[in-house]
Amino acid sequence: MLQVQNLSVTRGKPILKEVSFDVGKGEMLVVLGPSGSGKSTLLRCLNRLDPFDGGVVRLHNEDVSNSSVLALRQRVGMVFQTPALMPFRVCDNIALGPSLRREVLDDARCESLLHQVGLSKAYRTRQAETLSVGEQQRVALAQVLANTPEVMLMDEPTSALDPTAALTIENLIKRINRDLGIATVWVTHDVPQAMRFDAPTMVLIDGRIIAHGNIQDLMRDRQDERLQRFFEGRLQPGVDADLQGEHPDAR
Ligand SMILES: Nc1ncnc2c1ncn2[C@@H]1O[C@H](COP(=O)(O)OP(=O)(O)OP(=O)(O)O)[C@@H](O)[C@H]1O
Repeated sequence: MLQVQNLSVTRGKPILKEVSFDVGKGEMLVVLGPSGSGKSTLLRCLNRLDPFDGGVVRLHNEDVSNSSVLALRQRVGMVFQTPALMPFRVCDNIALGPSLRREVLDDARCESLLHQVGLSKAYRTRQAETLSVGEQQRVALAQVLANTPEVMLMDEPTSALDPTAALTIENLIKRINRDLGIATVWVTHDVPQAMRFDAPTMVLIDGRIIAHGNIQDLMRDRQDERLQRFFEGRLQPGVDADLQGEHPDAR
């Protein structure tokens, strides 16, 4: 469904280097990497929030560069590290996407979306700014689901939440991914979280995929020194790339 081939991004220096992967319908891919490794940039390229310099992103074999940004963002939704809701009622926030297509989101559909993200219908008329961050993140997810997306991009959506709220969102995403068959790319720097997903995992370090597979297998792989240092919390991004002669500035 989502195919990424040789995606490269340069912002004065290389940020992403020939990143390639596929995510099928209903599949989940975890992108794991340290801070600054290019995870957010990667996600932002997938729905054209950021431009890329090389490579191609295809959705159902169509080059996303050829589709309108509005249509693409309906099909490829994104949830960010911190929810960015408007100071409106919850229902008005959830209705924003459909309203861009001149569609009306009725109360029943809004309540059904709230139910999908584990919020009661009483939340429909709450002011978004009065919600907890965890509740706001659920509303942000309902906002994405209101567009009936084919792909969900999750950019560390639990990083602003306490451990209990984070686990709740993780479980919610697992259920939505499974029940609605929405292809999901979940970005994280958190190894235990990646392990909890038990999904195919791609490790991104200094803009390059250095490993892709089952996380338990990757953790057992003693061949790649940078991978081991990352799993042991000893990796220094940039510095380690320099040592490998791979740092962008060393090229
Ligand atoms: N517009 C830009 N101009 C210059 N450098 C940029 C730009 N956007 C991102 N970068 C750099 O690209 C690298 C990757 O950034 P990115 O935000 O994608 O990493 P990340 O893995 O998501 O990090 P974090 O987990 O800390 O959010 C960083 O070194 C960042 O400073």
